[in-house]
Parts: sequence; structure tokens; C-alpha cells
Amino acid sequence: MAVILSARAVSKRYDGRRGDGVLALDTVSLEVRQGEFLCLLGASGCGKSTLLNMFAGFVAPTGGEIRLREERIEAIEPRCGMVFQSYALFPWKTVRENVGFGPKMRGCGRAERRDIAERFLAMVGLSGFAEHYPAELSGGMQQRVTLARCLAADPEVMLMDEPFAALDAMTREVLQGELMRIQRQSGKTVVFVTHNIDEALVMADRIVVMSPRPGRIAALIDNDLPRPRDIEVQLLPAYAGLKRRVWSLVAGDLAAHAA
Ligand SMILES: Nc1ncnc2c1ncn2[C@@H]1O[C@H](COP(=O)(O)OP(=O)(O)OP(=O)(O)O)[C@@H](O)[C@H]1O
Repeated sequence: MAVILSARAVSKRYDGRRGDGVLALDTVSLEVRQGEFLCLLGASGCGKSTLLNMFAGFVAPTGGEIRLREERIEAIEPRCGMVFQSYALFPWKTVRENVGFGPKMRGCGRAERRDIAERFLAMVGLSGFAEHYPAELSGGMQQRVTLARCLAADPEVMLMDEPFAALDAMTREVLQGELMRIQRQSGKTVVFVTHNIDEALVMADRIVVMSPRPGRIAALIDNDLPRPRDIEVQLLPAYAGLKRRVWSLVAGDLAAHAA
């Protein structure tokens, strides 16, 4: 499978205000394959968000480089769309206007924006809510709008930073299923940050387990669990085996973080 995005020996040092800098990432190399669902998993502080923000061009590495195909990313990269945990919708715009924002920036006219918004709102199960404002929707619905807005902007890669972390467990499971279906249908490449092992096991094609201080890749795991990954898959012995393996990789870091 072709490589779409790569981190080549990237490091990131944040300078502390008291001269106590943090090495958030230490010479991390990673290749993201076109069309895959890749999860970055690890305890708090291991540099998952930093790496994701580098892929988006929000954060510049202090060493190494990030490439989208063969092009070096040196500024905010519109071909990499970001979905955050907080819904980050424009509160003064309707759902339709929020979803149509990317197409508007691309120069699409009103009728085309309307069509695009309708298509992606249908995809996330929100047909009929186009005239609502974000504040009139539940958290889960707002995150669906965010997903539709990201898809409507038609990025080559969707970068997702714990997008479901603020949702209740049931809504979270429903949206995980929706995202998997949409990703399969659209063929989009997804890089998804989580510290939830089950979320990574259910969603990912490959899991990058990261370790903190300094942030490094501890393991890169192929997730061969069968699809569709419905609730049944979590009852398989293979699921328990993989979960145990991933848990053993992150358990020490979690204990250190809790201490
Ligand atoms: N803007 C910043 N300035 C200074 N230090 C930072 C900054 N952003 C992150 N860090 C530090 O870099 C390290 C990695 O942070 P990062 O947010 O990338 O980790 P993470 O794995 O995404 O954590 P979490 O799961 O808690 O979000 C942490 O020690 C953090 O305190």
C-alpha cells in the first residue's frame, strides 16, 4: 500500500518558561499508508497530539521532517483535515453553513454547497438538521456535524484527536461504528489519537503504541481482528489476546502517570 504521510526522525522539544524544556517526541519515524485506519495509542503525555498536530502542520518539528507524499509539510496543511475532541463548530452558523464552510473556502457556489452539505449530513445521519444551530444539538450530534464538516472539506487525510472522548459510552460506540463505515465507504486515510485500548482495537488497521518521556514509538501492531468489528468481535479469544498484548505495552506508562 502506498505511503501517504510520513514522519521522518521527527523530534519536538517544547521550551519551558523556566528553562525546563520537554522532549515531547524523540526521533520518531512512522509511515501512514493510503486508506488505512491508524490509531496512535498511549498514556497521557507520550506525544500523540504533538505528532498529530505536526501532520496537520500546526506544530513544526524541532528535528526531522513530515511529508505528505513527497512534499514536506511546513505550514498548515489543508489536505489534512482535523477533528478535535471539542466540537469546534461555528456557533453563529447553522449546521448547513458549518458543513459548507470548507466548500465555500474552495470557491463552491451556494447550490453546490447545499448539495455537499446535504450529502454529508445524510452520511452522518443528520438529514433534517441543516437549519439547526450547534447549541440546539446534543454532544454526539455536534460531533457528527464536525465529522460531516471534515468530510465536506474533502481532505486526503482525516486527523482525529480523541474525537469521541467527551461522549457517553453508548454514543461513543455508535459513532465509532459510523466512522468505521464512513471510512470504509470513502476510502479516506484516518489517523486517530486515543488512550482507550478498546477503541483502538475496534477501529484500527494498525496501532502505534507510544511511550512517554521522551515520546517514542514502543510498538507498531497489525490489527488483524475480523471486520465488521461489531460487539461480537470483543468476545473472541483473539481480541482478549491482542488486548493483553497492548495492555502490557502501556500498563507501565499508565501506572507511572497515575503515580
Ligand atoms: N505547547 C506546549 N508547550 C509546552 N509543553 C507542551 C506543549 N504541548 C505539549 N507539551 C508537552 O509535551 C508532552 C507531550 O504532550 P502531548 O499533548 O503531545 O501528549 P499526548 O500523548 O497527546 O497527551 P494527552 O493524551 O494527555 O493529550 C507533554 O509532556 C506535554 O506537557
